[in-house]
Amino acid sequence: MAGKLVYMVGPSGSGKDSLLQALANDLPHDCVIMKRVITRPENSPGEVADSVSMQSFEQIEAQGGFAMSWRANGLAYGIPKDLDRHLGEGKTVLVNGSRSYCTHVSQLYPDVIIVLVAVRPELLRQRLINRGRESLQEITLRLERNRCLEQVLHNKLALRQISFFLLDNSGDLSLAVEQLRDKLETWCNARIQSEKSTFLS
Ligand SMILES: Nc1ncnc2c1ncn2[C@@H]1O[C@H](COP(=O)(O)OP(=O)(O)OP(=O)(O)O)[C@@H](O)[C@H]1O
Ligand SMILES: O=P(O)(O)OC[C@H]1O[C@H](OP(=O)(O)O)[C@H](O)[C@@H]1O
Repeated sequence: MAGKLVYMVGPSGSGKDSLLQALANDLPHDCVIMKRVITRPENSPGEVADSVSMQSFEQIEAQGGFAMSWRANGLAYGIPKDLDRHLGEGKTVLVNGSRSYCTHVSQLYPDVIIVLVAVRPELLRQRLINRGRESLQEITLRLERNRCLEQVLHNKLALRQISFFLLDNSGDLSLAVEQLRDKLETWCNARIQSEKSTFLS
């Protein structure tokens, strides 16, 4: 039984982690959220992740401990191999991902659903400042990275015909959470239906 990978991407500050944290309190049946391994100092505000040194990260990576890993914003990010076990068990698995890694993910997991979290540009900077995790200089670099990646990503997704769902998080967080939850229910049900028809045919 094969599950479904839901790969969440969007500019830094668009709210991927907030959406996942809110969903975690009321997760649809058979859905799992992957905890990331990041070379970010422990106790950084925001996302609960496993903090490791770059040396440990590279060791885990070399030993094949990650289902996927990428570098961005001066950090390294890894998704543990458990991802594949969850998918094998038929779960719908949510991953907080990177736009620069989308094409690679769609090659590794052809059925992936990409959720593209968007937020009005004028809100992004303020949200990053309010979060208070990065310095102003780092925030400027993240916004710059966003400008460069945005168009490239849209073109890549269209060109490779990768299906994606655009989720606007410019308004109240609870509205976007509700939309994402509804979509997850739809994807889970569609998967169960298709499994039933395969079984019956
Ligand atoms: N709908 C919303 N309204 C107001 N503030 C929000 C909303 N969604 C998220 N935020 C706030 O915006 C900031 C950035 O959100 P978050 O850390 O979830 O973004 P992210 O996409 O995970 O960013 P990164 O990729 O850098 O980890 C946080 O301080 C969060 O509390
Ligand atoms: O800009 P792109 O490639 O989409 O994303 C790069 C990475 O940066 C962000 O992480 P964080 O803000 O360091 O937690 C994203 O979650 C992603 O993993």
